[in-house]
Amino acid sequence: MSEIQPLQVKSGNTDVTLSLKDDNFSIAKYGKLISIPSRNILDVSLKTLESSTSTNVIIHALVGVKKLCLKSFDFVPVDMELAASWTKSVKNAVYKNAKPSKHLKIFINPFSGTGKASKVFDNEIKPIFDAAGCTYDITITKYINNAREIMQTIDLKPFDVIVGISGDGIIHEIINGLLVRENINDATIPIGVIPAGSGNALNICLQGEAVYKSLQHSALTIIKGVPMKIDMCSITQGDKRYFSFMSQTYGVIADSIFEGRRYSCELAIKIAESNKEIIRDTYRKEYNSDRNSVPMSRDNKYGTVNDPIPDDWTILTDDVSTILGGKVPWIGKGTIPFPYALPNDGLIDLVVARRDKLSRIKSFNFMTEMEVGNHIKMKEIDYYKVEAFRLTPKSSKDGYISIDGEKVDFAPFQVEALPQLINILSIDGKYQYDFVIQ
Ligand SMILES: Nc1ncnc2c1ncn2[C@@H]1O[C@H](COP(=O)(O)OP(=O)(O)OP(=O)(O)O)[C@@H](O)[C@H]1O
Repeated sequence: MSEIQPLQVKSGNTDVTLSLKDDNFSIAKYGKLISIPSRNILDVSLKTLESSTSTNVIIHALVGVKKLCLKSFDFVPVDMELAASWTKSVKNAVYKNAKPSKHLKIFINPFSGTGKASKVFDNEIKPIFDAAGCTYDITITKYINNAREIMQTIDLKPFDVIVGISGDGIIHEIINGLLVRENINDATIPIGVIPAGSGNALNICLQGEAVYKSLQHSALTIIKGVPMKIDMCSITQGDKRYFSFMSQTYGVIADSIFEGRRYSCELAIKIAESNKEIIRDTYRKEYNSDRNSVPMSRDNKYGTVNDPIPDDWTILTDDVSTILGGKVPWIGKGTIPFPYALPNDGLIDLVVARRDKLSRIKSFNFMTEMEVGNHIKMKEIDYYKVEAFRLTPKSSKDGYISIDGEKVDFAPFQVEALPQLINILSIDGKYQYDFVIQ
């Protein structure tokens, strides 16, 4: 791409130079330089302000490092014609990987988190979307599964992104609505996440723990992010079938420590062929999703929980304190059960804490180590990469199974990874693994 020449403008009587070079936008006013990554520029345009009769160069940007703030700048162009073509070129360049002025379908869950999702939108997100020229159609969800129902039938053509201003529950609903649509290709519409729930695990994975609370970073990800393919976990339980994007848990660690509860179960797993080699740090670093594009299919390769367990599966029958399956590194703040989880390697990460190996004291260690992902180094913990697993509780007593953080029936269930079915907007096409395994 040819270099864009700097533009001379004025701020009052002061000369100012605006330039874009090496993905960096700068505003230079003698001696003073404001430097902004081009990704954080939301709009560059030539507009006539209501407060004046002159046509100005207007720039809206998110400025700052850890904390981003919405800032607007306006300047008087020296040469109007030059300014017109310059603003066009700069706008194209700062939106080089993303469509400008997206039209968004937004779901706001009024009951997620502390019930402030609508305020989050009005006060923090709307001004940023408006500055970027985004338009939107908003649904305030009225009941559980409202978002899921809408996503099953809504005409997707007008929309560029489906946005959840909520916790992980609404994202789960959006995904499950999309994946039962007649045309499987509809499910590729990108999904954006604004955290307004209690856990917001997906948002932590997308932003990293360092900035996971920044609503501005999340808004920027929707405006400038790139779609990242993610695998789904197809779940069958009884005659039900649905999809999970995050986690499946059986047994509660706290239960096993404080109440001494035992969870007796049969766990059948289809271990990934490469399992032996992949449990190391380089697995995550070397994985390149572009290399591994697969055709979309929502069919189960391994049938359902009601079929016999396939011959080539490994069966582990044991007393366990906890079994955690998942596709995302974090399942909440300070909880990293799956440090090697990848969005689209076609595999489910599985952590098994066996009761016979794990004393009460070790259970405490397990919880503490999991805060930073170090539990996988404990010899009492087994960490697998699997294509599928089936869990059959042996006790009829009510225990605890949760899918994507929501409690489900205490009954056998089977999970298998279906590769690359959904697109999530991410800032650079991957989860932000801002932790180090010690
Ligand atoms: N209007 C509503 N009334 C009651 N429940 C709703 C409504 N809209 C959505 N829900 C349900 O609320 C549940 C929780 O929503 P959500 O996950 O967004 O928030 P959260 O539980 O606070 O966050 P997280 O899942 O990140 O911890 C979901 O299961 C969703 O189906």
